[in-house]
Amino acid sequence: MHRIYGPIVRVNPYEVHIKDPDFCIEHFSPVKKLDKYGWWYRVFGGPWSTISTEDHHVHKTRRGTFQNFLAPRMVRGFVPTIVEKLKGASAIMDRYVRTGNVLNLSNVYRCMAADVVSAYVLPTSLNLLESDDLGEEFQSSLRFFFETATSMRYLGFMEPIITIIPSIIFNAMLTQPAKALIRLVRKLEACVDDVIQKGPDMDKSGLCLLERINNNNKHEKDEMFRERLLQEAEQFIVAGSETTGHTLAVTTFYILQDKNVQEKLRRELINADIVFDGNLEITKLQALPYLSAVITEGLRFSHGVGSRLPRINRSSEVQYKQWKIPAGVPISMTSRLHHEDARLFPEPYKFSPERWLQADSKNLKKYLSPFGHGSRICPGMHLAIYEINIAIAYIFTHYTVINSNTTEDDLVSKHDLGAPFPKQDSKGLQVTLQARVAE
Ligand code: HEM
Repeated sequence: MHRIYGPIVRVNPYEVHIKDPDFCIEHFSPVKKLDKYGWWYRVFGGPWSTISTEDHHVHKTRRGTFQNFLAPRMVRGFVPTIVEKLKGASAIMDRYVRTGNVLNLSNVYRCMAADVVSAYVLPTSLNLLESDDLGEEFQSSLRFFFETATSMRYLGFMEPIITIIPSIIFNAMLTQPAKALIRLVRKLEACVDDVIQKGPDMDKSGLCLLERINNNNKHEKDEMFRERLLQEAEQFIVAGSETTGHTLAVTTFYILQDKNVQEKLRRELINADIVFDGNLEITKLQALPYLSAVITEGLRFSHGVGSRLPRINRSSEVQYKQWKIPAGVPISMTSRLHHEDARLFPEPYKFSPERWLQADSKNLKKYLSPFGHGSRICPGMHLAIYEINIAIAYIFTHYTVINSNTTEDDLVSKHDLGAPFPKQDSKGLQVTLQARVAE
């Protein structure tokens, strides 16, 4: 639509979409007090979750109950757990090295991401890497969640009808992924009840994120607090697993597509001689220029959230070029359109870590927004970035990874369900593995 109508398009009767990277940086800046657009967001987490909170001020209070816990200094203390989860993934990969069978690496990545985020957020991790089906059930439930949420945005009028369906009929209508989603919610409910039963704890060491919210909550000590904790748990598990798992799969795929990229990365990793144990220094890993460039390019390619992100300025009209947009009108932008803009990123569909090693790449970075913008920017970004760094570095240090007939079509977004999902029958990133012999 932007190609035909220009940088500003009215995408429905209520909302305008702007494709202009510089305007978006300014408009979505952290100092702006913008609300989220309720119609768009309410399907994703329920009104008590931070992600679906519309009002800027309520959002700030809710986010304040966990924001510090996700700061780099706190997440650094969690690196040994990330390494431990990675070692769990590595044990699975070693089995495939021995048998020579084809492995769905996308599944391993998603399980690892879910295990990491759940270990951070819940009193006990989901431990999907230990499941017999390698998280297949969990993944089908997540896709079901995203599909249903996206449909309900347009079919919200059916909600009252659904609630009056007798439970015997309703249960008979449930598909396997729907049942799996219900089982996941039951698990999260049990975690929330544990946290509430334990009560606030003065000894903060070793607390998970839900326990931190329980400790810090001064505002919502009412009967809805359990609901809030549950909705926060749901949003974190959903927001932290598919995004990180998908980014890892996409990044690995493009590394495998280019021998030159693979070789440069491998050389850098061998020379750095990283030891992957509980003492791993994440800053040492992040200081590796080529690894860093590869991951930045992977983030550009994977568009963690593929959809538009609408915000509302309720207090004043917004001037965009010659257009005056009245206060209260949702204005949205889509990071993906900026990431694929050839004026910013020449040859945008070429995976080129080198673009992040140029002299002016600092300036380019401001146009990269896989984690969103402003006061609603992803709070889990440091956890995600650490995990991606550790996993990519580990895998390309320890294994020779061979693509087994995976094509771009198996990974690129075909269904924009909030998170970008590939075609329905995608088999994910299929690889065979060989143990790397030390050089
Ligand atoms: C590569 C991985 C990830 C990507 C690309 C990503 C991307 C994003 C984006 C774009 C948003 C903003 C959505 C909006 O404006 O509506 C967001 C929000 C959020 N993300 Fe992430 N995310 C990632 C990983 C994580 C992880 C690991 C966690 C959990 C620790 C997490 C938790 C959240 C939460 C709770 C929000 C809502 C924040 C709020 O509304 O204040 N994300 N994420």
